[in-house]
Amino acid sequence: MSTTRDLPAPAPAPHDPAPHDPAPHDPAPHDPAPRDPARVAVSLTGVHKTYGGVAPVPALRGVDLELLTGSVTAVMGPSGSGKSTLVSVAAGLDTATSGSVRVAGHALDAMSPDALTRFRREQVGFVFQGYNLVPHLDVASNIALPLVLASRRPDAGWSAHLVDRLGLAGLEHRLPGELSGGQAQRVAIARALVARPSIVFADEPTGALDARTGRQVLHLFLDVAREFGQTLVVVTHDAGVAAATGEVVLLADGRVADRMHAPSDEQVAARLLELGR
Ligand SMILES: Nc1ncnc2c1ncn2[C@@H]1O[C@H](COP(=O)(O)OP(=O)(O)OP(=O)(O)O)[C@@H](O)[C@H]1O
Repeated sequence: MSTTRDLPAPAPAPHDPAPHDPAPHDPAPHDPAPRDPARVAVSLTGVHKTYGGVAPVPALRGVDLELLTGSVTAVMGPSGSGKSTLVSVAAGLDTATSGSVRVAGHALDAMSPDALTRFRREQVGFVFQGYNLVPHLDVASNIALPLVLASRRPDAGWSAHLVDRLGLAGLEHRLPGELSGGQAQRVAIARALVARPSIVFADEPTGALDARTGRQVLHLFLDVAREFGQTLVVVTHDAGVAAATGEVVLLADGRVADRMHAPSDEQVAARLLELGR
């Protein structure tokens, strides 16, 4: 099921129509077939991921997914449906058991471990539920960390803009232990954006925050991503936040069960109920 609703601020980049959406009123003349690879930020083809152990767990069971550059996408689905696994595999933090994963045109499975580490540092940003800030580094140093690790020269103007845009001005010299949860997560967001990665993945980034703060931080995150044309993939359980992304991928049992373009909160919530959230 796909749904369409006018939203006031769609992502600046073109969106990927839902696979079931015939888009009868828009033949997508700018959406050439075959798709222009330069516009595809991440592409998963036939991806399976089975965790080993005494009883193997098939977490992803044939995922095909393409997300365009500049798109802002929510990944939703019932607990255990494979959301975190999908993000880990797409971000190169974990490897697929089979299938192909391409990020910014690069096949992750073809890379050596060292090349993959370098690629992640340069092209991929992460925001996790637990912030993952380095406790003995102040806010400014935490934000600059991806540039330091990639031996890149800090861009003071860009860093200052991020600090300002994320409401962190005045906090630059505080340690993570001196921040509120919402402040800490905004630092983590600035850190994920500072190297201008090809794509940013966020796995339940506000799961550790109270509902109100979490929504504020996530809406700020989405606004900033759109402003910068940043491709963003965010795992969330919040139908309201998902609806604000404009593009929702729904997983069930390790497969893409649906994609919704610009749905309302109610449509997302109803579809999640159907999938057995
Ligand atoms: N390291 C692991 N070893 C074995 N099984 C795992 C591992 N990580 C995840 N799984 C299993 O893989 C499946 C998908 O897990 P995943 O964490 O991707 O789901 P999820 O949709 O993110 O869940 P939630 O919403 O509860 O966080 C689940 O059955 C889970 O138990």
